[in-house]
Amino acid sequence: MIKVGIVGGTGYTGGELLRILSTHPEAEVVAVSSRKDVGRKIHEVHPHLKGFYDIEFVLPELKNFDECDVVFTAVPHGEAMNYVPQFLEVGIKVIDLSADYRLKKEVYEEVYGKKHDAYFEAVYGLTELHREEIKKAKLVANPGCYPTGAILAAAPLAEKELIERVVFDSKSGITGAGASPTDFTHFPNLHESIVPYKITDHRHYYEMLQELKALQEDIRISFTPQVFPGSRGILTNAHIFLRGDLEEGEIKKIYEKFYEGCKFIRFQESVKLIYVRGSNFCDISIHKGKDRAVIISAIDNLVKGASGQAVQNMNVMFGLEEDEGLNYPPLFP
Ligand SMILES: NC(=O)C1=CN([C@@H]2O[C@H](COP(=O)(O)OP(=O)(O)OC[C@H]3O[C@@H](n4cnc5c(N)ncnc54)[C@H](OP(=O)(O)O)[C@@H]3O)[C@@H](O)[C@H]2O)C=CC1
Ligand SMILES: CC(=O)N[C@@H](CCC(=O)OP(=O)(O)O)C(=O)O
Repeated sequence: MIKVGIVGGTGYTGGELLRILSTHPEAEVVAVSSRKDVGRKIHEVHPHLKGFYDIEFVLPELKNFDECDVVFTAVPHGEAMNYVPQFLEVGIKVIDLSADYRLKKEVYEEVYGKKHDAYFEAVYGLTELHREEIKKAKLVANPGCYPTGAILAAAPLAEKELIERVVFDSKSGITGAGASPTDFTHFPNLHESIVPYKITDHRHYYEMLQELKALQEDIRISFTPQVFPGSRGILTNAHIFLRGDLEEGEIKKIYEKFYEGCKFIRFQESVKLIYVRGSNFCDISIHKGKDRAVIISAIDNLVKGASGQAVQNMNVMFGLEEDEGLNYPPLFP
């Protein structure tokens, strides 16, 4: 049994880790932290998990996690780096769900305009692209939700260096913004609307660029995020302006080959968020028009875009089947 700890267990991704791990045959959650809910039982914060856990939230202190084999850090950006090094230093593997370790040090410092004093080299945890490195990793930087859907939509064509330019137009459910309410997430501000934000400069741009440049050095990308008034899901339309003239059938073959054996990539004629809800799948549909290819990806931001992919990475790190504890169909409708 893998002994698991979660720092930040009261948030959306922490709750989703608890939900997924509650039925994982090879993992046992032994420590979960909260500062404001310390001493409360898991189900007092997450009533949907009543009957699945009998432990209480503990403070995020190393001594409370010392029996863990792996710790998931599911805390805000800039906070994870206060915890990650102490676990690594005592030999506990870490899967960090925040953005603190996703970018290379120099890129991080340029993007955030500050030094990263707690830097450790991490493997970028997009499992389909980095499976072999993840097997040996001590620290996995779990990808952001938008980059997961976007990179998966463009990687096969990037690897063949066939992309002139790609424009990612993405729409996210509001759980992507975390559990604390804000003006942005307030019901009347979002209801019956779709809201673009950080239209030309979202921090996820740099994550997408770093990963796609590793496949195609001269790739050019653009990204615009939007939120819709639903709770889960990210739909990404990747408008890909191609080098050369490719038929739709040829593009499909490239994708099928690239993702051969990948249990969580499914090709569909057309994708809908409702077909991946609650699951670790990334559904992809492929369309070729006169001027461009449009590759559409759909994920559940809390599962493949966060906690499900984190568990997928844990499975790979510990030599388990990649879909252990994740092999269930989406919730429909
Ligand atoms: N929501 C999503 O779709 C996705 C989120 N992520 C990333 O995952 C991380 C967690 O996100 P999410 O679950 O949405 O966030 P939430 O805001 O919902 O939850 C944050 C959690 O962290 C704890 N926490 C907050 N500050 C600290 C601190 N300084 N030290 C220790 N614990 C702290 C909170 O509990 P308490 O204050 O009681 O300690 C809470 O349990 C973020 O970095 C986010 O960017 C990644 C992919 C997708
Ligand atoms: C809707 C919404 O607000 N989304 C978040 C992204 C959440 C996410 O997964 O990304 P990180 O892990 O990098 O935080 C945002 O735009 O900042």
